[in-house]
Parts: sequence; C-alpha cells; structure tokens
Amino acid sequence: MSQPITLALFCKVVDNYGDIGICWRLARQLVREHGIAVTLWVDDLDSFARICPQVDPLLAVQQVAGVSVYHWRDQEGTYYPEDVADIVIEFFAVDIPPGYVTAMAQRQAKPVWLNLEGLTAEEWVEGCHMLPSMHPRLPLTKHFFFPGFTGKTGGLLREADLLDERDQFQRDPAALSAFLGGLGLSAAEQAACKVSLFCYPHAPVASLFDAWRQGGAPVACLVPDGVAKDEVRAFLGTEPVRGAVCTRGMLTVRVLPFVPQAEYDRLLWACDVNIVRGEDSFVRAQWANRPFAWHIYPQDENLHHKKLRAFLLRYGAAQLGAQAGTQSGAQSDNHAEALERFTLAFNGVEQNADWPALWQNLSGSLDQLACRSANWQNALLANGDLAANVLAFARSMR
Ligand SMILES: Cc1cn([C@H]2C[C@H](O)[C@@H](COP(=O)(O)OP(=O)(O)O[C@H]3O[C@@H](C)[C@H](O)[C@@H](O)[C@H]3O)O2)c(=O)[nH]c1=O
Repeated sequence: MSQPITLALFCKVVDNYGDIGICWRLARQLVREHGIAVTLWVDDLDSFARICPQVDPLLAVQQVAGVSVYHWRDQEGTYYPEDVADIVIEFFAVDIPPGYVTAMAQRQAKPVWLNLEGLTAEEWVEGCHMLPSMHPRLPLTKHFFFPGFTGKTGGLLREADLLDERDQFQRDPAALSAFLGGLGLSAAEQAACKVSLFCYPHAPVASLFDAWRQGGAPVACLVPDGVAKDEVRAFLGTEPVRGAVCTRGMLTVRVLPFVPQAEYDRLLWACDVNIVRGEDSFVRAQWANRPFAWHIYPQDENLHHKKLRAFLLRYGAAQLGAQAGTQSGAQSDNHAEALERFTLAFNGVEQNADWPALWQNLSGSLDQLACRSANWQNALLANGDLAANVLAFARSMR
C-alpha cells in the first residue's frame, strides 16, 4: 500500500476563533475526504478547545478526528528532512520554525509550500492567487493561495456532504425543533423570527435591540456566550451567562453556549437570519440557505469598508443577475437593497441609521432573500472547494 500524502498546517491564533476555525475545518476535511495525513501545528489550544471540546489544552501532541495536533510553543527546534510533510501550509503568512524551513530545503523532493491567505472579494486576488515567491536563500518556492468567490481563486471551504446534511435538517421540522429545544428555546421563541448574532464588540447592537423590542413582530435573538456582552448584559439586567434569557417588548434575547463547529452550522441552518463575522462564520452563513448580514473584521483606515463593498457588489450582482428578465426584477432590487443597507449600517458605513426602518425592510425581504441564496450558492459551487483545490494545485506542482 502506498504511503498517504502528508501535509503540515501551521496556524497562529492572532485573535478570536477564525484562524483556528479555518485551519481545523480544512485539516479535518483533508483527512476525512482525501485520506491525507495531516499535522496541525497550533499555538493556542485554549481557543481551539472552545470550538472543538475534544482538544485537551494540556497536551503537547494529540490525535483529534484523525488529525495530529501539535501544540506549537516556540519557533525553534531541530528538524530533519524526514520530518517535513509533502505539502506545507502556512496560514496567514505565519513564520514557520526556521529549522523546519531548513529541513524543507534539505528534503530531496521539495515540499509544496503554500501561504493560505485571507478571504476577500476584491478583484486583485485573482492576479495574486497561485503566484510564486522564491525563498531569498534556499532552493524553495512558496505559492500564495487565496480563497475566494470566483473560478480564478481557490474557492471556499465546503465539506462534500454539507449541503445534503443541511437540506435534510432544514426539511425536518422535528429535527429543527429538537435542536432549538436542546438549546433551551421555548415554543414562543421557536415561532419567532430567529436571529443568530455573532459580531464584534463595536457593533450597534443596542440600537438593533431597541428596534426589535419596539418592532411589529416577535424576534428571538440568539447570542453565543461572550458576544456583545455589554449590550446583552444591559438588556438582560443580569450577567450574560449561558442560558440567560429575557423578553422585553417584542424581543427575547437568549445567551447560548459557544457550541462546536458542527453545531454552529445547525444554528445557522435553524435561524431565519444570521449575523456573522470574520471569515469562517461568514462562509458558513453562505452555505446556510438563509439571509445573512456580515460584520466584517475591522482594519486600520477603514480598509474593511472597501472589502465589504466588494463583497456586497459581487453578492448583489449574482443574485440580481439570476433574477434578470423575470417579472419580479424590480422587487428583487428592493430585497437586495434592504440587505445591503442593513449590512452597511451594521458595519458603521452608513451613519445615523434608522434601525426600525432598516429592520422592517429587511424582515419584509427575508423570504425572498432566502429563496435567492441558491443562486449565490450555485455560483460558488462552480468554483469547487478550497480543500480539493489546494490538493489539485499541490499535485500539479509535483
Ligand atoms: C459562535 C460560534 C462560532 N464558532 C466558530 C465558527 C468559526 O470557525 C469560528 C469563528 O471564526 P470567524 O467567523 O472567522 O470570526 P472570528 O472573529 O472569531 O475570527 C477571525 O476573523 C478573521 C477575519 C481574523 O483574521 C481572525 O484573526 C479572527 O479574528 O468560531 C463555533 O464553532 N461555535 C460557536 O458557537
């Protein structure tokens, strides 16, 4: 039997959960669907354990879901060519231990070396995807690999069975109700417009809560433990611990535990609209068949506003393109606009937002937006998935 392909993935947790969230998802998929022997080097096991409870933060080395997980504690150490994997991925341009890089150069068959970059809808990524970069001293070439929304990028992470699993779940009212009940939702909360809220601390959550509280229909806002803490505490009037819940006016706010990744997908599938952030939850929301608003990771000089607009442009165009020539074309514009305006305001691009009006418009468009999410998904499906695209590129290099 031939040896499996080996792959080492180096991840540093800069902040939050996206870095390890993306690396963990990719590592698992490479093992499960492609039979690759993956070693995941990660510097922060506490963050990792939050999205994957099987991880023991005290272990230097452990096997989780078929992935060898190494606690990456320092950059130094001696490595030998036989320690080096066939494919080496640095996530977000992290510095791989210098000794490991030296061993890469000493390996007879040089490894395929990729820098897996962050997701953006901006056009320039198409020109940079798969660009080579020669090592200044060693006989090694690294290639940039960009996830993205077009066929000229690496695509998005998507497990092979994801959409089938989602469809099955969304078509099964008993499964939906059991899932939401398991999170503690009452029948009234389950019947309300359910919104999952995963955002950064600067989001205008207090204004949105006000609009929901005074709105025309019940809203159940489900907030993972630790998110929008100040606003949730103010609304509840108590500490925002898991299971805490309070109803005021039309709004119920419920604090959920931070759940493992697979369960987080179910939460997105079960809600009527999702507010997501960063990169990984943003991508998962795109596979959820539900309208979503993206709270983008903030950058200096409002660079993220440009990224946000680039995405909204692409997303809106894909949806409207699919609607072109239909009688509902003009109406569709209104739905897309409702989502776009809500998203821009949520990200502070539009100041002095009229939240009751923004929510009223968006909530009136949810059904149409949900129907149209398939158009966007079909466009994404044509790009393949990131894990398979990484492997296809690596094979083309060998
Ligand atoms: C709310 C929730 C999230 N998750 C997971 C889903 C994702 O894998 C992960 C969250 O990651 P993200 O959505 O990317 O958001 P994020 O904000 O947590 O992470 C990142 O955003 C990037 C843009 C930055 O570069 C990173 O440095 C990082 O900040 O947590 C759970 O598993 N359970 C939960 O209950």
